[in-house]
Amino acid sequence: MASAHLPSAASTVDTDDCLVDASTAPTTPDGSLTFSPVLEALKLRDALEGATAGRGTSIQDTSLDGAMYPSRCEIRNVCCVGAGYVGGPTAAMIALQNPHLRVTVVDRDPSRIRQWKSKHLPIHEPGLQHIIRITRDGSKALSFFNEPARFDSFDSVSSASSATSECESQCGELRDEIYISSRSPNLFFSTEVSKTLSQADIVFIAVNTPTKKRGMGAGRATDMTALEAVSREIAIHAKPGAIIVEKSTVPCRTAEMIQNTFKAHRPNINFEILSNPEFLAEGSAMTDLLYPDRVIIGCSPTPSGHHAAASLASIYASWVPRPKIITMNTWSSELSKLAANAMLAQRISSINSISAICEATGADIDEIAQSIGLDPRIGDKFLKAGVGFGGSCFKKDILSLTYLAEGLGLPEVAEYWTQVLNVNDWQRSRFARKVVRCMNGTLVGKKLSILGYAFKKNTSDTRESPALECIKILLEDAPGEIAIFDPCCEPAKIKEEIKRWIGSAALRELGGPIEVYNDAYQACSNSHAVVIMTECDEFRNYPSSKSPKLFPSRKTERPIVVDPRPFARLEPTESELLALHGYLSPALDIKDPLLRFEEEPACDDSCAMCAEKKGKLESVRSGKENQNERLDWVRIAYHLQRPKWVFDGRGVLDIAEMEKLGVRVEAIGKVGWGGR
Ligand SMILES: NC(=O)C1=CN([C@@H]2O[C@H](COP(=O)(O)OP(=O)(O)OC[C@H]3O[C@@H](n4cnc5c(N)ncnc54)[C@H](O)[C@@H]3O)[C@@H](O)[C@H]2O)C=CC1
Ligand SMILES: O=C(O)[C@H]1O[C@H](OP(=O)(O)OP(=O)(O)OC[C@H]2O[C@@H](n3ccc(=O)[nH]c3=O)[C@H](O)[C@@H]2O)[C@H](O)[C@@H](O)[C@@H]1O
Repeated sequence: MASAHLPSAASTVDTDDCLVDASTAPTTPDGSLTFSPVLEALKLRDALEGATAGRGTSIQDTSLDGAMYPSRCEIRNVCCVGAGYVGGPTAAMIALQNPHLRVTVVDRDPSRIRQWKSKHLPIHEPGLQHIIRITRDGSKALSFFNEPARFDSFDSVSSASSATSECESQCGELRDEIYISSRSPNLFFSTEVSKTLSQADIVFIAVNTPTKKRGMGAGRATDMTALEAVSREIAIHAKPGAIIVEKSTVPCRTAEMIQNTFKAHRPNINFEILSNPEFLAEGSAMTDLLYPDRVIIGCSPTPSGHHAAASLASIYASWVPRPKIITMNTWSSELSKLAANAMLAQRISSINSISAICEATGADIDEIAQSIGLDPRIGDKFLKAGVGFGGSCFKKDILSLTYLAEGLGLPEVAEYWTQVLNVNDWQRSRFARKVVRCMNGTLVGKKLSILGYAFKKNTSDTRESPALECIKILLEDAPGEIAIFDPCCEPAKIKEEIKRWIGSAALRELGGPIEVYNDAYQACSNSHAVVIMTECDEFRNYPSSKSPKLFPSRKTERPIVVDPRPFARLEPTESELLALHGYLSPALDIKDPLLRFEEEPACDDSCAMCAEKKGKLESVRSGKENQNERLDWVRIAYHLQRPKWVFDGRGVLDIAEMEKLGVRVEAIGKVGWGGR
């Protein structure tokens, strides 16, 4: 076995990690709409009434007990349908942690599959590239000593080998050496949907489930077009006994719809449908997958349902502690996903509603959040006031919940959750209107700079971006220029979005006011007001936890900084190797400190992404662009028009520091500059 010892800090610095991959466009299907959540909701009510009357399926406690339901070992081939933000990262984590499984991600979108197979992944998630390279490309064997590195000298890592031989020869002391064997690729991407389905022992459905755009329930019900189409395809092609897993977020009782589809196509074969909702958040997807708070598995309360759940649990048990893998009835599992997102969004609307009171009274929203967050019954997460939540899921999942509630004859429930969305919209327009008001009620001839276009930091996803909605409101006042900059989004992608949602005429190249920059200083130069729309660490003007490069955690938002060696066993798990990588990579500023990577797939000379990356690298080298670095607010403030305005929609600025630069700051949940 070839052995690769750890390199020294002086090894080549690969800056690729700092570069942003292009994101994928939203994939809301526009096809026919065949699923009626109203009817399904009514059926659900009937079924539940039936259950209480003793006619329906009884709901049992299905807690998973390894002894009762021993893990099945037959699973070899895994198929994941949908190569998006959920399907790609989830499949990659499953493949990493289960080298014995062959995991294939299929998608009907050939360009997305092409990107997954290339070195330009379609989504930007910290840590994703690393895992894809090991699982998709295979990895080399390596060996290293099971000793923590000294903090004062990163050389100790690379000199382990020579130090050891010296030590071994001088004191005869033997050191523990760890050998990691090479891995063959076990993650594949393909457009051959039916063929892959026919070979799979377990199929994850991770297609998009957006809000319906037309027809019955338009603007509220879940559009089941993609999910229904995939269910049909699986029903036709799946091998007998294959386990079907709903990964997508779906209305409660969807598993029944899938089961009915199977019954129509394969009436004589039993297929188990499991619900296994995903709780990852974008920007921290890999950490969330690596250390999930819980894995929920919903199954039917039958022996074969439990058996299927045990099989799925055994895949997760490769890296998730058993107590975190919880089984329940299918409907609870489906509904718990909608409920979780609704509760999270509700917290944001709650704190945002209080922020308006703060602005009017002189109370400070950050102090309030700190104060109430100390109550363990409330907790301190998800209490950051701002311009409101964006993203592809909170809004559509609450709409889905309200639609479900209404269909069940529960208008008060629907109204309660609708209010969470109303407050969110109100907060955003309240902020945009304040910008206009502070600019004396007129934007004519003025330049406004928007910092942050994605729906949150560390992602290039722009779905339901609060920035877009804010820009629409500002445009009504005919500004001279709206200059946009986002550290994670490609300008071309933002322009596409503007064309799609506002119209091409709004772009500067066609005579409109909107221009997108790849440099924050150019975007802010000569501006009348800077408007911060995402909580990017780059925009902060005070020290906070350093922006994590790899595996930021939902709990601590800090990179893993502790050397996990010595490992308890000389066969570390992939999670332990990830922890070692997470420690070494930022410390040494090397992308592959363990020397595991095989060659990446090559692109041809005409690859536009390579050209773009090369251009970026050159600008980084020439100092024109410093990705992931804090903005120099002194420089920005110097070049602002007077009076110098900054509107902080995400609470990332220390206002007193900004005021020292002669800037007037308006922030969410703080008293305005005139009142300070
Ligand atoms: N984005 C997120 O952070 C999270 C999303 N979810 C849920 O996961 C599901 C997927 O979401 P995303 O990954 O964000 O969506 P996405 O839009 O990024 O990816 C969905 C993929 O499914 C593919 N697809 C659609 N119909 C298909 C078909 N008939 N055959 C093959 N492929 C097909 C699309 O081409 C697309 O690549 C949704 O239900 C969402 O609510 C759950 C947790 C987190
Ligand atoms: O179902 C989903 O799609 C996912 O939705 C959210 O994840 P995500 O939308 O990726 O991102 P969040 O971190 O939840 O942020 C959502 C929005 O709320 C905003 N936010 C978040 C937290 C906060 O305190 N304040 C606040 O305004 C963010 O800026 C962002 O616009 C949930 O956090 C995930 O658990 C869930 O799996």
